[in-house]
Amino acid sequence: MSPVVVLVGPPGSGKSTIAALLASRLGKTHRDTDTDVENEAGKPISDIFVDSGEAAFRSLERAAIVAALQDEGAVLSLGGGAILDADTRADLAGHNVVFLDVSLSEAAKRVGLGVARPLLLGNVRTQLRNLMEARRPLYAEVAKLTVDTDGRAPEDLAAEIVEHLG
Ligand SMILES: Nc1ncnc2c1ncn2[C@@H]1O[C@H](COP(=O)(O)OP(=O)(O)OP(=O)(O)O)[C@@H](O)[C@H]1O
Ligand SMILES: O=C(O)C1=C[C@@H](O)[C@@H](O)[C@H](O)C1
Ligand SMILES: [Mg+2]
Repeated sequence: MSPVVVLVGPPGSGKSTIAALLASRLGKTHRDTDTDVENEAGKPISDIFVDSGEAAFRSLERAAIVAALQDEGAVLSLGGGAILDADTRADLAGHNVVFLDVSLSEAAKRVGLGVARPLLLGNVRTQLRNLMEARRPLYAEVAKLTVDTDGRAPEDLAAEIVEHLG
């Protein structure tokens, strides 16, 4: 009926990393909607953006989220922009959502340079800053718990979230 926990946050906040650790600690499966979209499309997210554009990606992402929110017992990590969709925000209301927060400087260090995150191409730091400023209220709106990840090891963060889940 419902994932055990759903992780949201900006690129580089550690959603995929922490979700994998949580799944292994809790003996659950890890599901990541970015991976689901890539499997459905048969290509990496960067290629979906280049071939079909962001709107096409968002539509695949929305479908992946609707399916994943039915996945009982999974630990679910969402793409960084999942919360831009008002229907997704409404759907998340009944779920155990954790916002992994991170500062601009630490997120920029973690994501580095590369084509895997198409929305950050160009000036990574500027793109990331704009995106984080615009989205912070939306992450906070859907979250039951906010965890600051700066300077903290993934294992330590996973332990705190397990404690919160009781
Ligand atoms: N708490 C942490 N401390 C240091 N490095 C971290 C931490 N969490 C994640 N990382 C590193 O930051 C990078 C990004 O992590 P990850 O891919 O899990 O982020 P994400 O939130 O899933 O990003 P995206 O939205 O792009 O999918 C990885 O190299 C990961 O090893
Ligand atoms: O922040 C975003 O909008 C994105 C983050 C990634 O997880 C991917 O979902 C995609 O690259 C878009
Ligand atoms: Mg991820």
